[in-house]
Amino acid sequence: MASKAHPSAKAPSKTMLNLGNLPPRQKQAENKPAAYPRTPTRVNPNQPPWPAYRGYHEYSFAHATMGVRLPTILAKAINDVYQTLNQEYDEGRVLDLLDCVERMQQLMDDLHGNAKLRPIVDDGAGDVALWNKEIAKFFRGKDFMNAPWLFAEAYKYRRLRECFSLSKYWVEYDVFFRQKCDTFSRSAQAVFELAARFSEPQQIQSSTEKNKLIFLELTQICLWGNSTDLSLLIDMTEEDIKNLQSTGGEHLAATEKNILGNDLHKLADYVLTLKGGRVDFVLDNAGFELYCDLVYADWLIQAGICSQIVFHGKRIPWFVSDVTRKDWDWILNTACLHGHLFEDAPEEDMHQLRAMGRRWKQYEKEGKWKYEQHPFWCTGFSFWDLNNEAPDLFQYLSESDLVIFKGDLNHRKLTYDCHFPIQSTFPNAIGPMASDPGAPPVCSLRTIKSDVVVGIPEEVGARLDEEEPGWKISGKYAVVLLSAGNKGKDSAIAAQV
Ligand SMILES: O=P(O)(O)OC[C@@]1(O)O[C@H](CO)[C@@H](O)[C@@H]1O
Repeated sequence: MASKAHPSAKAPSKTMLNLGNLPPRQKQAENKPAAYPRTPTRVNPNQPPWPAYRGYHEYSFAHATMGVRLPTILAKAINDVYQTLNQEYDEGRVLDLLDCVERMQQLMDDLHGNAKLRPIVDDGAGDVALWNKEIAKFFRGKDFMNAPWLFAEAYKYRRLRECFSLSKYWVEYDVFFRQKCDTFSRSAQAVFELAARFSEPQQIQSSTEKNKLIFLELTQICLWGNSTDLSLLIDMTEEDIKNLQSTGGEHLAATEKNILGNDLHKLADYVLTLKGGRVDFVLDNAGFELYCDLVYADWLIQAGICSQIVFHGKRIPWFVSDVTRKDWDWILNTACLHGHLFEDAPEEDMHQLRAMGRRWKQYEKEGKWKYEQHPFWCTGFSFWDLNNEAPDLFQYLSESDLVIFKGDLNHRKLTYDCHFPIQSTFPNAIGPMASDPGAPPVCSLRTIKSDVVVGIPEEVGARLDEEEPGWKISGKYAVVLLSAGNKGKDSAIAAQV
Protein backbone atom coordinates (compact mmCIF):
# COMPACT_ATOMS: atom_id res chain seq x y z
CA MET A 1 0.00 0.00 0.00
CA ALA A 2 1.33 3.42 -0.84
CA SER A 3 2.43 5.51 2.11
CA LYS A 4 0.67 8.82 2.64
CA ALA A 5 3.93 10.04 4.05
CA HIS A 6 5.67 9.77 0.72
CA PRO A 7 6.43 13.22 -0.88
CA SER A 8 4.57 12.27 -4.06
CA ALA A 9 1.35 11.94 -2.10
CA LYS A 10 1.37 15.62 -1.17
CA ALA A 11 -0.34 18.23 -3.35
CA PRO A 12 2.34 20.31 -5.08
CA SER A 13 2.59 23.82 -3.63
CA LYS A 14 2.75 25.33 -7.15
CA THR A 15 2.09 23.73 -10.52
CA MET A 16 4.85 24.53 -12.97
CA LEU A 17 4.39 23.84 -16.69
CA ASN A 18 7.29 23.62 -19.03
CA LEU A 19 6.08 25.55 -22.13
CA GLY A 20 9.44 25.73 -23.77
CA ASN A 21 8.27 23.94 -26.92
CA LEU A 22 5.20 26.10 -27.55
CA PRO A 23 5.20 29.22 -29.77
CA PRO A 24 6.31 32.40 -27.96
CA ARG A 25 3.70 34.36 -26.05
CA GLN A 26 1.66 36.84 -28.15
CA LYS A 27 1.81 40.50 -27.13
CA GLN A 28 -1.44 41.96 -25.72
CA ALA A 29 -3.81 42.70 -28.62
CA GLU A 30 -4.07 46.35 -27.56
CA ASN A 31 -0.32 46.82 -27.80
CA LYS A 32 -0.28 45.54 -31.32
CA PRO A 33 -0.92 48.05 -34.09
CA ALA A 34 -4.09 46.90 -35.88
CA ALA A 35 -3.39 45.37 -39.26
CA TYR A 36 -5.05 47.03 -42.25
CA PRO A 37 -6.90 46.34 -44.37
CA ARG A 38 -8.97 44.43 -41.84
CA THR A 39 -9.74 40.87 -42.80
CA PRO A 40 -13.30 40.64 -44.17
CA THR A 41 -14.62 38.86 -41.07
CA ARG A 42 -13.55 41.80 -38.89
CA VAL A 43 -15.13 44.44 -41.12
CA ASN A 44 -18.35 46.01 -39.86
CA PRO A 45 -19.93 49.50 -39.99
CA ASN A 46 -17.88 50.63 -36.99
CA GLN A 47 -14.73 48.98 -38.35
CA PRO A 48 -14.34 49.54 -42.09
CA PRO A 49 -11.49 47.86 -43.98
CA TRP A 50 -9.26 50.85 -43.21
CA PRO A 51 -9.80 53.23 -40.25
CA ALA A 52 -13.03 55.21 -40.57
CA TYR A 53 -13.12 58.99 -40.78
CA ARG A 54 -14.68 60.24 -37.54
CA GLY A 55 -15.85 63.67 -36.43
CA TYR A 56 -13.07 64.04 -33.88
CA HIS A 57 -10.40 63.74 -36.58
CA GLU A 58 -9.51 67.40 -36.75
CA TYR A 59 -7.54 67.00 -39.97
CA SER A 60 -10.55 65.67 -41.86
CA PHE A 61 -13.63 67.24 -43.43
CA ALA A 62 -15.61 65.11 -41.00
CA HIS A 63 -14.60 67.48 -38.22
CA ALA A 64 -15.76 70.66 -39.96
CA THR A 65 -18.95 68.94 -41.09
CA MET A 66 -19.99 67.55 -37.73
CA GLY A 67 -18.92 70.61 -35.77
CA VAL A 68 -19.94 73.48 -38.04
CA ARG A 69 -21.65 72.53 -41.32
CA LEU A 70 -24.41 70.35 -39.89
CA PRO A 71 -25.50 72.90 -37.27
CA THR A 72 -25.48 75.59 -39.98
CA ILE A 73 -27.59 73.44 -42.29
CA LEU A 74 -30.00 72.74 -39.45
CA ALA A 75 -30.28 76.44 -38.53
CA LYS A 76 -31.12 77.19 -42.15
CA ALA A 77 -33.72 74.43 -42.12
CA ILE A 78 -35.34 75.95 -39.03
CA ASN A 79 -35.55 79.29 -40.87
CA ASP A 80 -37.24 77.54 -43.76
CA VAL A 81 -39.86 76.13 -41.40
CA TYR A 82 -40.47 79.60 -39.94
CA GLN A 83 -41.10 80.91 -43.45
CA THR A 84 -43.72 78.23 -43.92
CA LEU A 85 -45.16 78.88 -40.50
CA ASN A 86 -45.61 82.58 -41.24
CA GLN A 87 -47.75 81.73 -44.24
CA GLU A 88 -49.95 79.26 -42.38
CA TYR A 89 -53.28 80.23 -40.82
CA ASP A 90 -54.85 77.07 -39.38
CA GLU A 91 -54.12 76.89 -35.66
CA GLY A 92 -53.88 73.10 -35.52
CA ARG A 93 -51.31 73.05 -38.31
CA VAL A 94 -49.39 75.96 -36.80
CA LEU A 95 -49.09 74.29 -33.40
CA ASP A 96 -48.17 70.99 -35.02
CA LEU A 97 -45.41 72.73 -36.99
CA LEU A 98 -44.11 74.41 -33.85
CA ASP A 99 -43.72 70.95 -32.31
CA CYS A 100 -41.57 70.05 -35.33
CA VAL A 101 -39.39 73.09 -34.65
CA GLU A 102 -39.04 72.05 -31.02
CA ARG A 103 -37.78 68.64 -32.12
CA MET A 104 -35.36 70.34 -34.53
CA GLN A 105 -34.09 72.45 -31.67
CA GLN A 106 -33.55 69.32 -29.61
CA LEU A 107 -31.54 67.88 -32.49
CA MET A 108 -29.50 71.09 -32.57
CA ASP A 109 -28.78 70.71 -28.84
CA ASP A 110 -27.75 67.10 -29.41
CA LEU A 111 -25.36 68.17 -32.17
CA HIS A 112 -23.87 71.01 -30.12
CA GLY A 113 -23.63 68.86 -27.00
CA ASN A 114 -22.25 65.86 -28.93
CA ALA A 115 -24.98 63.59 -27.54
CA LYS A 116 -24.96 59.82 -27.78
CA LEU A 117 -26.77 58.38 -30.80
CA ARG A 118 -30.16 57.30 -29.44
CA PRO A 119 -32.51 54.95 -31.29
CA ILE A 120 -34.86 56.44 -33.86
CA VAL A 121 -38.35 56.92 -32.42
CA ASP A 122 -40.81 54.52 -34.00
CA ASP A 123 -42.70 56.77 -36.41
CA GLY A 124 -44.23 53.82 -38.21
CA ALA A 125 -41.81 54.02 -41.13
CA GLY A 126 -40.43 50.80 -42.54
CA ASP A 127 -36.79 51.76 -41.98
CA VAL A 128 -36.91 52.18 -38.18
CA ALA A 129 -36.00 48.56 -37.43
CA LEU A 130 -33.03 48.74 -39.81
CA TRP A 131 -31.70 51.92 -38.21
CA ASN A 132 -32.15 50.72 -34.66
CA LYS A 133 -30.64 47.34 -35.37
CA GLU A 134 -27.54 49.03 -36.76
CA ILE A 135 -27.29 51.41 -33.79
CA ALA A 136 -27.70 48.59 -31.26
CA LYS A 137 -25.26 46.27 -33.02
CA PHE A 138 -22.45 48.63 -33.89
CA PHE A 139 -22.86 52.07 -32.33
CA ARG A 140 -24.08 51.49 -28.79
CA GLY A 141 -22.73 54.34 -26.65
CA LYS A 142 -21.24 56.16 -29.63
CA ASP A 143 -21.79 59.91 -30.05
CA PHE A 144 -21.91 62.24 -33.05
CA MET A 145 -18.16 62.82 -32.95
CA ASN A 146 -16.76 59.38 -32.30
CA ALA A 147 -19.09 57.34 -34.50
CA PRO A 148 -17.83 56.94 -38.08
CA TRP A 149 -18.60 60.13 -39.98
CA LEU A 150 -20.60 58.31 -42.65
CA PHE A 151 -23.01 56.88 -40.09
CA ALA A 152 -23.22 59.96 -37.85
CA GLU A 153 -24.01 62.25 -40.75
CA ALA A 154 -26.65 59.95 -42.24
CA TYR A 155 -28.15 59.54 -38.75
CA LYS A 156 -28.52 63.32 -38.48
CA TYR A 157 -30.67 63.37 -41.64
CA ARG A 158 -32.81 60.51 -40.32
CA ARG A 159 -33.28 62.40 -37.05
CA LEU A 160 -34.30 65.47 -39.04
CA ARG A 161 -36.89 63.33 -40.79
CA GLU A 162 -38.18 62.19 -37.40
CA CYS A 163 -38.87 65.83 -36.45
CA PHE A 164 -41.63 65.80 -39.10
CA SER A 165 -42.63 62.17 -39.32
CA LEU A 166 -43.94 62.36 -35.72
CA SER A 167 -46.24 65.26 -36.62
CA LYS A 168 -49.86 65.11 -37.66
CA TYR A 169 -49.86 67.39 -40.70
CA TRP A 170 -46.23 67.75 -41.77
CA VAL A 171 -45.03 64.20 -42.32
CA GLU A 172 -43.93 64.83 -45.91
CA TYR A 173 -42.46 68.29 -45.33
CA ASP A 174 -39.09 68.83 -47.03
CA VAL A 175 -37.09 71.61 -45.35
CA PHE A 176 -34.75 71.75 -48.36
CA PHE A 177 -37.33 71.88 -51.14
CA ARG A 178 -37.40 75.69 -51.36
CA GLN A 179 -33.57 75.89 -51.74
CA LYS A 180 -33.51 73.14 -54.35
CA CYS A 181 -36.07 74.98 -56.52
CA ASP A 182 -34.39 78.37 -56.05
CA THR A 183 -31.00 77.16 -57.17
CA PHE A 184 -32.41 75.61 -60.32
CA SER A 185 -34.17 78.81 -61.23
CA ARG A 186 -30.81 80.62 -60.90
CA SER A 187 -29.17 78.17 -63.33
CA ALA A 188 -30.90 79.62 -66.40
CA GLN A 189 -27.84 80.12 -68.60
CA ALA A 190 -26.59 76.54 -68.41
CA VAL A 191 -30.12 75.09 -68.54
CA PHE A 192 -30.89 76.88 -71.83
CA GLU A 193 -27.48 76.20 -73.30
CA LEU A 194 -28.06 72.47 -72.91
CA ALA A 195 -31.66 72.72 -74.09
CA ALA A 196 -30.50 74.55 -77.22
CA ARG A 197 -28.12 71.73 -78.06
CA PHE A 198 -30.20 68.72 -77.09
CA SER A 199 -33.90 69.55 -77.35
CA GLU A 200 -34.20 68.63 -81.05
CA PRO A 201 -34.30 64.86 -81.51
CA GLN A 202 -30.68 63.94 -82.08
CA GLN A 203 -29.36 62.88 -85.45
CA ILE A 204 -27.15 60.21 -83.95
CA GLN A 205 -24.08 59.91 -86.12
CA SER A 206 -23.32 56.43 -87.27
CA SER A 207 -19.60 57.15 -87.11
CA THR A 208 -18.52 55.68 -83.81
CA GLU A 209 -15.79 58.29 -83.46
CA LYS A 210 -18.35 61.10 -83.55
CA ASN A 211 -20.60 59.22 -81.11
CA LYS A 212 -17.68 58.74 -78.83
CA LEU A 213 -16.93 62.47 -78.78
CA ILE A 214 -20.53 63.30 -77.89
CA PHE A 215 -20.55 60.60 -75.26
CA LEU A 216 -17.34 61.90 -73.69
CA GLU A 217 -18.68 65.42 -73.60
CA LEU A 218 -22.04 64.40 -72.11
CA THR A 219 -20.35 62.26 -69.50
CA GLN A 220 -18.31 65.25 -68.42
CA ILE A 221 -21.42 67.44 -68.29
CA CYS A 222 -23.04 64.81 -66.10
CA LEU A 223 -19.91 64.64 -63.95
CA TRP A 224 -19.41 68.36 -63.40
CA GLY A 225 -23.13 68.90 -62.88
CA ASN A 226 -22.32 67.47 -59.47
CA SER A 227 -20.39 70.66 -58.56
CA THR A 228 -23.61 72.48 -57.77
CA ASP A 229 -24.09 70.98 -54.35
CA LEU A 230 -26.27 73.00 -52.01
CA SER A 231 -24.87 71.51 -48.84
CA LEU A 232 -21.47 73.01 -49.63
CA LEU A 233 -22.33 76.15 -51.56
CA ILE A 234 -25.01 77.60 -49.41
CA ASP A 235 -24.58 81.25 -50.39
CA MET A 236 -23.76 81.18 -54.10
CA THR A 237 -24.31 84.19 -56.29
CA GLU A 238 -25.80 83.76 -59.73
CA GLU A 239 -22.31 84.46 -61.14
CA ASP A 240 -20.77 81.65 -59.01
CA ILE A 241 -23.40 79.24 -60.26
CA LYS A 242 -22.73 80.24 -63.87
CA ASN A 243 -19.02 79.57 -63.51
CA LEU A 244 -19.62 76.20 -61.96
CA GLN A 245 -22.08 75.16 -64.62
CA SER A 246 -20.25 76.35 -67.69
CA THR A 247 -20.83 73.62 -70.27
CA GLY A 248 -18.96 74.87 -73.36
CA GLY A 249 -16.80 72.38 -75.27
CA GLU A 250 -13.52 74.21 -74.64
CA HIS A 251 -14.23 74.39 -70.98
CA LEU A 252 -14.82 70.64 -70.90
CA ALA A 253 -11.56 69.90 -72.71
CA ALA A 254 -9.75 71.98 -70.10
CA THR A 255 -11.51 70.31 -67.19
CA GLU A 256 -10.58 66.80 -68.32
CA LYS A 257 -7.14 67.39 -66.87
CA ASN A 258 -8.81 67.76 -63.46
CA ILE A 259 -10.12 64.21 -63.66
CA LEU A 260 -7.41 62.59 -61.61
CA GLY A 261 -8.52 58.98 -61.96
CA ASN A 262 -9.84 58.82 -65.49
CA ASP A 263 -11.61 55.74 -66.91
CA LEU A 264 -13.68 57.95 -69.21
CA HIS A 265 -12.37 56.35 -72.39
CA LYS A 266 -12.75 52.80 -71.08
CA LEU A 267 -16.31 53.72 -70.12
CA ALA A 268 -17.00 55.03 -73.63
CA ASP A 269 -15.52 51.93 -75.25
CA TYR A 270 -17.82 49.74 -73.18
CA VAL A 271 -21.04 51.80 -73.32
CA LEU A 272 -20.83 52.30 -77.07
CA THR A 273 -20.98 48.53 -77.56
CA LEU A 274 -24.41 48.36 -75.87
CA LYS A 275 -27.57 48.11 -77.90
CA GLY A 276 -30.94 48.44 -76.19
CA GLY A 277 -29.32 47.93 -72.79
CA ARG A 278 -30.23 49.13 -69.32
CA VAL A 279 -28.31 51.79 -67.43
CA ASP A 280 -29.09 52.69 -63.80
CA PHE A 281 -28.33 56.07 -62.24
CA VAL A 282 -27.98 56.18 -58.48
CA LEU A 283 -28.83 59.84 -58.32
CA ASP A 284 -27.27 62.50 -56.20
CA ASN A 285 -28.47 66.11 -56.32
CA ALA A 286 -31.76 67.55 -57.52
CA GLY A 287 -32.03 70.62 -59.75
CA PHE A 288 -29.22 71.30 -62.18
CA GLU A 289 -27.33 68.05 -61.55
CA LEU A 290 -30.49 66.02 -62.13
CA TYR A 291 -31.16 68.05 -65.27
CA CYS A 292 -27.69 67.10 -66.61
CA ASP A 293 -28.38 63.44 -65.74
CA LEU A 294 -31.61 63.62 -67.73
CA VAL A 295 -29.95 65.20 -70.77
CA TYR A 296 -27.37 62.39 -70.65
CA ALA A 297 -30.01 59.68 -70.22
CA ASP A 298 -32.04 61.16 -73.08
CA TRP A 299 -29.08 60.81 -75.43
CA LEU A 300 -28.44 57.21 -74.32
CA ILE A 301 -32.02 56.37 -75.31
CA GLN A 302 -31.91 58.28 -78.61
CA ALA A 303 -28.59 56.69 -79.57
CA GLY A 304 -30.21 53.24 -79.11
CA ILE A 305 -27.60 52.39 -76.47
CA CYS A 306 -30.35 51.94 -73.87
CA SER A 307 -33.95 50.88 -74.09
CA GLN A 308 -34.41 51.56 -70.40
CA ILE A 309 -32.91 53.85 -67.80
CA VAL A 310 -33.65 53.40 -64.12
CA PHE A 311 -33.16 56.35 -61.78
CA HIS A 312 -32.71 55.68 -58.06
CA GLY A 313 -33.69 58.51 -55.72
CA LYS A 314 -34.16 59.02 -51.98
CA ARG A 315 -37.29 58.41 -49.93
CA ILE A 316 -36.67 61.26 -47.55
CA PRO A 317 -34.97 64.66 -47.69
CA TRP A 318 -31.31 63.69 -47.60
CA PHE A 319 -27.97 65.53 -47.42
CA VAL A 320 -29.77 68.76 -48.35
CA SER A 321 -29.98 68.50 -52.09
CA ASP A 322 -30.46 64.80 -52.91
CA VAL A 323 -33.26 63.91 -55.31
CA THR A 324 -36.60 62.80 -53.86
CA ARG A 325 -39.72 61.78 -55.79
CA LYS A 326 -41.06 65.29 -55.33
CA ASP A 327 -37.90 66.80 -56.90
CA TRP A 328 -38.19 64.36 -59.79
CA ASP A 329 -41.81 65.32 -60.46
CA TRP A 330 -40.98 69.00 -60.00
CA ILE A 331 -38.23 69.07 -62.59
CA LEU A 332 -40.35 67.33 -65.22
CA ASN A 333 -43.71 68.98 -64.54
CA THR A 334 -42.83 72.41 -63.26
CA ALA A 335 -39.25 73.33 -64.18
CA CYS A 336 -39.34 71.99 -67.73
CA LEU A 337 -42.98 71.90 -68.74
CA HIS A 338 -45.59 74.03 -67.04
CA GLY A 339 -43.83 76.37 -64.61
CA HIS A 340 -42.80 80.02 -64.90
CA LEU A 341 -39.37 79.85 -63.38
CA PHE A 342 -37.44 81.80 -65.95
CA GLU A 343 -39.47 84.96 -66.30
CA ASP A 344 -37.06 86.79 -68.59
CA ALA A 345 -36.28 83.86 -70.86
CA PRO A 346 -36.96 84.38 -74.60
CA GLU A 347 -39.85 82.30 -75.95
CA GLU A 348 -37.45 80.31 -78.17
CA ASP A 349 -35.50 79.13 -75.11
CA MET A 350 -38.67 78.14 -73.29
CA HIS A 351 -39.90 76.32 -76.36
CA GLN A 352 -36.73 74.20 -76.46
CA LEU A 353 -36.93 73.43 -72.76
CA ARG A 354 -40.59 72.40 -73.03
CA ALA A 355 -39.93 70.19 -76.04
CA MET A 356 -37.34 68.33 -74.04
CA GLY A 357 -39.63 68.11 -71.00
CA ARG A 358 -42.41 66.62 -73.15
CA ARG A 359 -40.08 63.96 -74.55
CA TRP A 360 -38.92 63.05 -71.05
CA LYS A 361 -42.49 62.70 -69.78
CA GLN A 362 -43.18 60.43 -72.70
CA TYR A 363 -40.22 58.22 -71.78
CA GLU A 364 -41.68 57.95 -68.31
CA LYS A 365 -45.12 57.05 -69.65
CA GLU A 366 -43.65 54.38 -71.92
CA GLY A 367 -41.53 52.90 -69.12
CA LYS A 368 -38.29 53.79 -70.87
CA TRP A 369 -37.47 55.88 -67.81
CA LYS A 370 -38.30 54.53 -64.39
CA TYR A 371 -37.93 56.24 -61.03
CA GLU A 372 -37.27 53.97 -58.02
CA GLN A 373 -36.66 54.76 -54.34
CA HIS A 374 -35.45 51.75 -52.39
CA PRO A 375 -35.25 52.44 -48.61
CA PHE A 376 -31.67 51.17 -48.47
CA TRP A 377 -30.36 54.38 -50.07
CA CYS A 378 -31.39 56.33 -46.95
CA THR A 379 -29.67 54.20 -44.35
CA GLY A 380 -26.30 54.64 -42.68
CA PHE A 381 -24.91 51.50 -44.31
CA SER A 382 -22.10 51.70 -46.83
CA PHE A 383 -22.54 49.91 -50.15
CA TRP A 384 -20.21 47.17 -48.93
CA ASP A 385 -23.36 46.03 -47.07
CA LEU A 386 -25.77 46.46 -49.97
CA ASN A 387 -25.89 42.80 -50.87
CA ASN A 388 -26.27 41.69 -47.23
CA GLU A 389 -28.80 44.27 -46.11
CA ALA A 390 -30.80 44.70 -49.33
CA PRO A 391 -30.35 41.53 -51.40
CA ASP A 392 -33.42 42.40 -53.49
CA LEU A 393 -31.78 45.67 -54.53
CA PHE A 394 -28.47 43.96 -55.29
CA GLN A 395 -30.29 41.44 -57.43
CA TYR A 396 -32.12 44.23 -59.25
CA LEU A 397 -28.92 46.18 -59.91
CA SER A 398 -27.17 43.07 -61.10
CA GLU A 399 -29.59 42.97 -64.04
CA SER A 400 -28.26 46.31 -65.25
CA ASP A 401 -25.59 46.78 -67.91
CA LEU A 402 -24.08 49.68 -65.99
CA VAL A 403 -24.79 51.32 -62.65
CA ILE A 404 -23.63 54.93 -62.52
CA PHE A 405 -23.17 56.28 -59.00
CA LYS A 406 -23.30 60.05 -58.97
CA GLY A 407 -21.53 62.35 -56.58
CA ASP A 408 -19.49 62.46 -53.46
CA LEU A 409 -21.74 60.80 -50.93
CA ASN A 410 -22.33 57.78 -53.16
CA HIS A 411 -18.57 57.56 -53.60
CA ARG A 412 -18.03 57.67 -49.84
CA LYS A 413 -20.54 54.86 -49.47
CA LEU A 414 -18.94 52.80 -52.22
CA THR A 415 -15.52 53.08 -50.56
CA TYR A 416 -16.73 52.68 -46.95
CA ASP A 417 -15.62 56.26 -46.25
CA CYS A 418 -12.36 55.12 -44.74
CA HIS A 419 -8.62 55.78 -45.05
CA PHE A 420 -8.02 53.70 -48.17
CA PRO A 421 -4.53 54.38 -49.56
CA ILE A 422 -5.01 56.75 -52.47
CA GLN A 423 -3.49 54.36 -55.01
CA SER A 424 -5.98 51.56 -54.14
CA THR A 425 -7.74 50.38 -57.23
CA PHE A 426 -11.41 51.23 -57.51
CA PRO A 427 -12.60 47.58 -57.70
CA ASN A 428 -10.58 46.82 -54.59
CA ALA A 429 -12.00 49.83 -52.72
CA ILE A 430 -15.64 48.98 -53.46
CA GLY A 431 -15.24 45.40 -52.22
CA PRO A 432 -18.38 43.29 -52.65
CA MET A 433 -19.91 45.74 -55.14
CA ALA A 434 -17.13 44.65 -57.50
CA SER A 435 -16.53 41.09 -56.43
CA ASP A 436 -19.81 39.49 -55.28
CA PRO A 437 -21.15 37.10 -57.90
CA GLY A 438 -23.51 39.02 -60.17
CA ALA A 439 -22.02 42.44 -59.32
CA PRO A 440 -22.85 44.75 -62.25
CA PRO A 441 -20.40 47.07 -64.00
CA VAL A 442 -20.17 50.13 -61.76
CA CYS A 443 -19.02 53.63 -62.59
CA SER A 444 -18.50 56.45 -60.11
CA LEU A 445 -18.84 59.99 -61.50
CA ARG A 446 -17.67 62.11 -58.61
CA THR A 447 -16.30 65.58 -58.08
CA ILE A 448 -14.04 65.18 -55.06
CA LYS A 449 -15.53 66.89 -52.01
CA SER A 450 -14.33 64.82 -49.08
CA ASP A 451 -11.37 62.88 -47.71
CA VAL A 452 -11.60 59.40 -49.16
CA VAL A 453 -9.84 59.28 -52.52
CA VAL A 454 -8.86 56.15 -54.46
CA GLY A 455 -7.79 55.25 -57.99
CA ILE A 456 -5.13 57.97 -58.20
CA PRO A 457 -1.34 57.60 -58.45
CA GLU A 458 0.31 58.08 -55.08
CA GLU A 459 2.64 60.81 -56.37
CA VAL A 460 -0.28 62.87 -57.71
CA GLY A 461 -1.90 62.83 -54.26
CA ALA A 462 1.39 63.73 -52.60
CA ARG A 463 1.96 66.66 -54.96
CA LEU A 464 -1.55 68.04 -54.40
CA ASP A 465 -1.21 67.64 -50.63
CA GLU A 466 1.92 69.74 -50.88
CA GLU A 467 0.75 72.37 -53.37
CA GLU A 468 -2.99 72.65 -52.81
CA PRO A 469 -4.05 71.78 -49.30
CA GLY A 470 -7.82 71.47 -49.40
CA TRP A 471 -7.86 69.86 -52.86
CA LYS A 472 -9.95 66.99 -51.51
CA ILE A 473 -12.88 69.20 -50.60
CA SER A 474 -12.74 71.96 -53.21
CA GLY A 475 -14.81 70.15 -55.88
CA LYS A 476 -12.19 71.28 -58.43
CA TYR A 477 -11.00 67.73 -59.06
CA ALA A 478 -12.94 64.65 -60.03
CA VAL A 479 -12.73 60.95 -60.73
CA VAL A 480 -14.45 58.77 -63.31
CA LEU A 481 -13.78 55.25 -62.10
CA LEU A 482 -15.01 51.98 -63.52
CA SER A 483 -15.33 48.46 -62.14
CA ALA A 484 -16.16 45.60 -64.51
CA GLY A 485 -18.16 43.79 -61.80
CA ASN A 486 -18.47 40.05 -61.60
CA LYS A 487 -20.98 38.83 -64.14
CA GLY A 488 -18.66 36.20 -65.46
CA LYS A 489 -15.84 36.21 -67.94
CA ASP A 490 -18.18 36.14 -70.92
CA SER A 491 -19.85 39.43 -70.01
CA ALA A 492 -19.57 42.26 -72.54
CA ILE A 493 -17.53 44.44 -70.22
CA ALA A 494 -14.98 41.74 -69.44
CA ALA A 495 -13.82 42.02 -73.05
CA GLN A 496 -13.48 45.80 -72.80
CA VAL A 497 -12.04 46.64 -69.39
O1 LIG B 1 -22.97 63.84 -52.61
P1 LIG B 1 -22.59 65.21 -53.00
O2 LIG B 1 -23.77 66.10 -53.14
O3 LIG B 1 -21.69 65.26 -54.18
O4 LIG B 1 -21.73 65.82 -51.83
C1 LIG B 1 -22.17 65.71 -50.53
C2 LIG B 1 -21.30 66.49 -49.64
O5 LIG B 1 -21.37 67.84 -49.88
O6 LIG B 1 -21.77 66.26 -48.39
C3 LIG B 1 -20.85 65.53 -47.65
C4 LIG B 1 -20.46 66.28 -46.46
O7 LIG B 1 -21.57 66.71 -45.78
C5 LIG B 1 -19.69 65.21 -48.50
O8 LIG B 1 -19.74 63.89 -48.88
C6 LIG B 1 -19.85 65.99 -49.70
O9 LIG B 1 -18.91 66.97 -49.66
